[in-house]
Amino acid sequence: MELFPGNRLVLATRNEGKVREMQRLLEGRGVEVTTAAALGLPEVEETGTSFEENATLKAESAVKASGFAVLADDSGLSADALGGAPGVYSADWGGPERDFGKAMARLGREVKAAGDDRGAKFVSVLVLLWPDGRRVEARGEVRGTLVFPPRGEGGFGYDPCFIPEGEDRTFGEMAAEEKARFSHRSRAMEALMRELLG
Ligand SMILES: O=c1[nH]c(=O)c2ncn([C@@H]3O[C@H](COP(=O)(O)OP(=O)(O)OP(=O)(O)O)[C@@H](O)[C@H]3O)c2[nH]1
Ligand SMILES: [Mg+2]
Repeated sequence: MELFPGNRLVLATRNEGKVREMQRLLEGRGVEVTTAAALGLPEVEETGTSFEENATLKAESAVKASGFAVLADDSGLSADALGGAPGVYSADWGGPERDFGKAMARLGREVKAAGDDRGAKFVSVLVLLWPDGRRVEARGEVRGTLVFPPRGEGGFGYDPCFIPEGEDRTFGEMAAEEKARFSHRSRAMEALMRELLG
């Protein structure tokens, strides 16, 4: 039995870093993966106040526009010192030009000004939505420590300032397959597969 109509799955994201990671995590599952950008789907206004709400908005828009099954991710970095900020606003801190060097500098300043607690977590919420309305959702988290200045050129977004628990290198200093061993997105994907396949 086909899991998805036409055996096709649309990744409802405009973030190339997420696309690479999601493609890796779906490899070998016999699914033909395509992206919102490749299909020219409209951009989505992320007006929700939770990862779950925003992932759902992105998934619903892409299902409506494409007619295929869709996988959406909403994610972000939550700093303990900032009561969970930037959280759902993680992308916005990069500004319209998505400058995460600037976003990490702001994060460093604000965390230090708020008492310098370096605890943080990355969160990813995945929503899988079918054209018939069937829906599966999963969340993955990884706790870690913030480092300033950022270290490493790998990954994307805030990766160079985050060391996952039990490690001494940032996500930015890791190869893609190493990051995938700990990452919030991998954990969310594992939970999603458990939900999906039982
Ligand atoms: O260092 C990071 N490693 C990660 O693994 C990661 N996952 C998310 N993020 C940050 O959080 C924002 C999410 O915002 P977001 O979910 O709205 O995504 P986005 O706007 O980039 O793309 P889209 O999926 O909405 O099209 C992103 O822009 C990134 O800055 C990450 N940073
Ligand atoms: Mg976004």
